[in-house]
Amino acid sequence: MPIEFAKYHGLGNDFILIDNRHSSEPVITPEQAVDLCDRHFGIGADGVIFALPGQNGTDYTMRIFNSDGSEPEMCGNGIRCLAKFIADLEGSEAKTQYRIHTLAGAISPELRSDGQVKVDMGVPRLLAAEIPTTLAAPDAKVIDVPIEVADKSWSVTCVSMGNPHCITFVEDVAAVALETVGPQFEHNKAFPQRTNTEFIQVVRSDYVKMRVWERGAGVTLACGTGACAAVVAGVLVGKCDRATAVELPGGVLEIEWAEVSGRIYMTGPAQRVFTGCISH
Ligand SMILES: N[C@@H](CCC[C@H](N)C(=O)O)C(=O)O
Repeated sequence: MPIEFAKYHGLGNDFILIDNRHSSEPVITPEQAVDLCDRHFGIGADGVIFALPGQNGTDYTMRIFNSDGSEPEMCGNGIRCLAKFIADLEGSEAKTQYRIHTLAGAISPELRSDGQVKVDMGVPRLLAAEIPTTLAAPDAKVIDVPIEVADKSWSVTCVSMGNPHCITFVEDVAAVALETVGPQFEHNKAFPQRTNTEFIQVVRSDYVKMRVWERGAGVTLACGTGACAAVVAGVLVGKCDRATAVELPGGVLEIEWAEVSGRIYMTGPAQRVFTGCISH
């Protein structure tokens, strides 16, 4: 059966979106997702995202396979793309706000009139057991903790946005050998479920530059959950304001960590690139 898809991106973090509303199981296997994400032999993407029927009173369910076929709990740029994809599918019936079930809980994207998508990303989790990481006792936070990776000592802060993030602050983000260091963080034994790693250069307390090595996808042009985690880490170590702009290779995300509710809000773009049909 041919499968229709649409390609979207959020700041260059690109995804193949599939209308899976008729079934609660993805119509593509993780192995097929690896082939579709291949940039030479496939469509090319950082992941495949499925719009499935809602669960627990939500409008829809989002599932995603990384380009290596693994399944992450959440994807920040992906959920902005999913919100636009759903609105495009629904046409005149489209809402401006959706509640989406994910493996990280219910997440609420809002389609704003200026074209940006603002997402209530929920409350970050900080305990070592929640990341998960062995860098501290299970019920302790991991803030500015040393770790040896690639023959170097790094000071890291760990944050879960549903998916695991390890954040380190550097002098010059352009100088980080991402392709070498990134995989060594991802597969370090301190992270039993592997990790995404964000390298952050503080330009001002309300503006940082970030490069990312993503679990299951490698170097990407942007990572929404990573940008949220980076601002949380920046606040925890006293380097960032609660409202901070994060400049990624693909563009800028506005992040706010609300003081009273503890919730994180991410605002950024999502764009359709093209549509197509997969026929095996
Ligand atoms: N790019 C995403 C994160 C996708 C999932 C990640 N690779 C993981 O395995 O946790 C984002 O924008 O958040």
